[in-house]
Amino acid sequence: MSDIAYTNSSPYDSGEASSSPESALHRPHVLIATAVDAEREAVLRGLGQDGRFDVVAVGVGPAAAAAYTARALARHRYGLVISAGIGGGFAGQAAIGSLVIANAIVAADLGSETPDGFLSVQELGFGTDRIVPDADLSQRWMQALERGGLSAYHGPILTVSTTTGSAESAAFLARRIPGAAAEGMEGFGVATAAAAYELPVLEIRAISNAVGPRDRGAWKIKEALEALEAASSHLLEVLT
Ligand SMILES: O=C(O)c1cccc(C(=O)CC[C@H]2O[C@@H](n3cnc4c(=O)[nH]cnc43)[C@H](O)[C@@H]2O)c1
Repeated sequence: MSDIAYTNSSPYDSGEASSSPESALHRPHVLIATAVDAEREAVLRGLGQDGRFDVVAVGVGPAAAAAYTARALARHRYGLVISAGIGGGFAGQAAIGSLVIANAIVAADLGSETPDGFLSVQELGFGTDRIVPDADLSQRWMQALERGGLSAYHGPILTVSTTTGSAESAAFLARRIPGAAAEGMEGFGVATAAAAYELPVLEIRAISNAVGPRDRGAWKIKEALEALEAASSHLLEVLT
């Protein structure tokens, strides 16, 4: 993980972070959190020169993502937070090279295994296992991607601490979370930090591999990063 790196200086540099839930359109500074630098660079290539976006590599996994997103949110005022990166696609939902925009950001492995099966943190009574992204902005991004001829799906994106590595685990997740479209490792952490600041959140995954038996050599990272770059180039249409 790189340290936080900004594309520009924020007009709110000298201000304190705010927790007031203003509209992203009235206060359009946007924080985009990727896991690693290669994803950050793809997003920056897509955005071009636009001073409204800060793009930060926050590390791999939900804990690092939550901590470093919260650190960025404490330093500047933002109107919108986006979790962006490559991810796994569920069979029959999202093909390699396509894009998924979340309609739910789900902490898929946060809970307890029991002799009778998995209980989510929600079922255990300890909080929520899902955060709902901003529906209007998600829809506008979907429409912009479709106008741009990109293959995009709107569905639940799962956050896991351990990447799914077998057909059985993939099938179990797909059964437990109907419509599960993609899997990543940061979305719920980024979204939890955004929620702490009462900010709207979005998540996008560019599909590099199928969720299932691990075959790292087969990951199409270049194609996924190109799709992430293309998706990022349509963000300006979403905010205006
Ligand atoms: O090796 C590279 O060049 C490279 C470039 C960009 C990204 C990577 C990563 O390994 C990113 C790790 C990141 O990817 C997400 N991810 C991707 N596939 C899955 C999956 O099947 N299940 C869960 N997460 C996945 C995840 O968010 C990782 O943080 C390498």
